[in-house]
Amino acid sequence: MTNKLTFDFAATSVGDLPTPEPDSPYRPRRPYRFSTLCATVENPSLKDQYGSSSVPIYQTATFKGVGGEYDYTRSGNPTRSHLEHHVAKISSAVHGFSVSSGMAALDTILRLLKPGDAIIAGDDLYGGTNRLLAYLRTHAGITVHHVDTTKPDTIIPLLKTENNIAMVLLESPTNPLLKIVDIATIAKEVKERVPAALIVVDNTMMSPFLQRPLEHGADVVYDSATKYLSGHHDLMAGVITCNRDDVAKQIAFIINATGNGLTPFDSFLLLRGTKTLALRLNQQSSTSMLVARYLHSLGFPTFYPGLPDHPNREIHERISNGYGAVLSFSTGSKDVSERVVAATRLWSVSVSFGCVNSLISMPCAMSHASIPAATRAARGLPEDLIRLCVGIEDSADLLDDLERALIDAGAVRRTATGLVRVQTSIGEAVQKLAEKEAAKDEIPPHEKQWVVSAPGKVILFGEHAVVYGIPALAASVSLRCYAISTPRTDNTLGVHFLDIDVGQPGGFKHEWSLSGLPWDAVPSQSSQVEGEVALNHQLLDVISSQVLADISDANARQASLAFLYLYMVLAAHSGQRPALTLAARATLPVGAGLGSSASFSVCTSSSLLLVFGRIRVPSQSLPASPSPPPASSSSSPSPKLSDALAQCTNIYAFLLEKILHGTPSGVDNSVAVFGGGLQYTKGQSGGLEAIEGFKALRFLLTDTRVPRNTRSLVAGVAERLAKDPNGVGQVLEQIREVVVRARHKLGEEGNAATVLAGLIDENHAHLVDLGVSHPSLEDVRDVTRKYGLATKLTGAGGGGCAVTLVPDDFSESSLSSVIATLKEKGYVPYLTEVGGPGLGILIAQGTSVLPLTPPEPATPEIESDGESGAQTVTLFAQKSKPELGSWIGSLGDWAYV
Ligand SMILES: Nc1ncnc2c1ncn2[C@@H]1O[C@H](COP(=O)(O)OP(=O)(O)OP(=O)(O)O)[C@@H](O)[C@H]1O
Ligand SMILES: C[C@@](O)(CCO)CC(=O)[O-]
Repeated sequence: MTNKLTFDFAATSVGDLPTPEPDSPYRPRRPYRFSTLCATVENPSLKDQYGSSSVPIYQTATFKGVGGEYDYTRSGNPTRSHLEHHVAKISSAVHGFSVSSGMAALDTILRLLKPGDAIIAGDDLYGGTNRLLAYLRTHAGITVHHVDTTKPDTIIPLLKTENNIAMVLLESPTNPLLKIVDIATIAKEVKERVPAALIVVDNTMMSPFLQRPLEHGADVVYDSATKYLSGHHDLMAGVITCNRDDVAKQIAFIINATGNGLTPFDSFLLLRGTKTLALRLNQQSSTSMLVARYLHSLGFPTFYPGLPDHPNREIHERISNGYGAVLSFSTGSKDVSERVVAATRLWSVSVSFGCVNSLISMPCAMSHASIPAATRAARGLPEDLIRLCVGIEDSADLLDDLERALIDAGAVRRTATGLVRVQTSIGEAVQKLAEKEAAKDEIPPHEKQWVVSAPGKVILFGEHAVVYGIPALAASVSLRCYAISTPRTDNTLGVHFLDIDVGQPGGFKHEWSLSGLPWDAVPSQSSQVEGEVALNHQLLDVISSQVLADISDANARQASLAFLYLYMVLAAHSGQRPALTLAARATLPVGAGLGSSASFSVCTSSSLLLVFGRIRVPSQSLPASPSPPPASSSSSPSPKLSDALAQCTNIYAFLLEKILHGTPSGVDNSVAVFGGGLQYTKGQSGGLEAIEGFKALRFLLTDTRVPRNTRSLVAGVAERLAKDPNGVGQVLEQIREVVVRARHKLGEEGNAATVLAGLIDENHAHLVDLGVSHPSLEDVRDVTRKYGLATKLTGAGGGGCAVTLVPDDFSESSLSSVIATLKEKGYVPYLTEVGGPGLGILIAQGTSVLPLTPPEPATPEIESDGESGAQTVTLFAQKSKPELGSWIGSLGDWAYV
């Protein structure tokens, strides 16, 4: 069968197709401009027999005869041919194709690949693109590397290390964050290194009117023509354009073979829509600029390439002719954003964009919902982001409607001097500052010293049951883990775990040469966030057997494994292997049921995410804030870290908890990140709920000092459940009831202590039934019961810690005598405050707190380029436990989640 879909344009120059011959050498005609080309549908090789001024619809499946121009509409149809010729003309292309949707266009293009090929794609992609790429990865043996395509430098290392890059998939501006990708530079760099790789561009956001990537080095361009090309949201279509004859031939083959060519009627509608493309998009773009300026002036972080401070704006201006009609902004709160979207009337709530009517949406809940929440968070897509797709309505009406919605939703309020944005989150302001600082800060994050901290936790109700989906009630405690990561220059990774006793002073220290680590065992998929957050057991085994074989202490081994695993995965993603030492130290007892593993996991993951630039905080001083005492404080006035940063850290901390714990529920790491009091339900979206009631209560924690292991205690319960599903299932349900009643009580005003005490006893009895108590814990219960106090085990049990509720009216003298009795018996009681801050990051180191002369020379094992960095690490190791928290708090300005 002959290919009817490809045109032979050799005889005619595309650009001046409808331009009449110059009538005189002295009055030459210039090629027509874009809107003229758009409005003029001419195809000299397909003249209509009746001279119809509108292209007719050839609504037929077959054509009579043999050897004619057309035989079967799947292979070619005159209405479609007219459309394809027209699209090619306005796209500076030799070949044009039209298919049944934008995704069908991408699918057609991706079929050019073979199993074993790899694609480099962006990390801020349309959800549907992401979904199709994920499908090909699992079903077609295609490797996908998601990188930040706004930085051409992230692509080069992959071109060097991977020998199978067959396609680079770009989109500019990206959707929905409107990030700018330098298509021209990337195309040039890729072509120089891997000439066979195809540069493919999704041009939907711009349309050929505003951007023609074939003019900038792209090989294949596609558009979801459902958007601007058609303009009316009354059809689905995709178009593909290219200049290479070999590629065009394959595309024509695929379209014919799969039968996804556009129907005659839709081809007619699309051709009709295309005629007004320039007119519509001109109007839409100019209103978009007004809307973007309006939102920006109110102080909302607004993403639109037309705004003066939009990153890479000059690149956009080099490769395109306008800024388009999609913009996004964030209110700082998901709730507020939801209210804004619900309150608009002229802006319709709808997915998609590009039609004559204005649309509003929340990408995380709509167009990008198919991207897992974890991936969205890791890619920095704010859950509160609102996307606006501007139509052709009167701009004053659109602004008026938006303003009303912002006021109704509480995002702005009227004052005597005009509208003022209501600050929903100072975290967002800090994040904005961070981004600005990071952009102008010439010290890369891996060359900086990072100091972080995270709290331990007490589970008041629901431990163990929480692993099976039952809610647990937990709160942060004032005991914390602290970590300092210090850059070094000797191609070595070091750890210094000061609390892990391996029989030598100063805890456990170890170093590994970076070049000696088993890099071959890191799968290339780990350069994708999905790959990173799924635990790779093979990599764990290789690290354990090849790198950690000489470490016999189990605690040291597990902690080192967690650290090395995350380091290697993040290094694989970034293509960098920065040398550093991580020092960790806690005021928490390790392995006693107070979430030491989770606070260590949060400290380790946040340190490494900071080093690799995956999370960012302001690097210079922020507005002065009194340093919050990190050892305790429930009302810290310090700046807040953003929700996106917290979520991203929590995802990776959970991964490390899996390494340390086996099958954690996620409650411990969530408390360590978010702090405060929480109700946590595993695996549920929205399974994290803040509880205020905790803060009013006082607790006594008692470390029995009986060593135990969370991993084996959790495994023990799983075994019991497998053996006796009904009996153990019933106990779990009884725990659920206790949790529900306790949650109710914690939410109430007034004296809840008596009811809670009863529930504490009840919950402990159920934990005894699960087999996780210990004689030492029963002994602590006996001591406290004599004083009328209720106690239960907390955490995994089997020894470790007990928690005792101390009512407000409990006398100080009785409390002193309970504490004395417990101490006499060899236990370690801690009176703790609950509900303090979660993850903290030192954002600006002060100098005054560092002594002019360090008491000792810097420890040789912990190297640092900066002198003060080495001093900090030395003092970190030397401070006594009681002074550690306040000393570290005084190092400078801290920001907390
Ligand atoms: N300060 C620390 N430094 C290094 N590693 C630590 C530190 N704290 C905890 N860990 C790691 O966490 C492990 C202890 O985890 P485990 O889950 O048994 O105790 P826990 O978290 O205190 O108890 P629970 O999970 O019941 O609250 C240690 O073996 C060690 O690998
Ligand atoms: C025993 C357990 O419920 C609490 C450990 O602190 C395990 C978990 O939830 O991960």
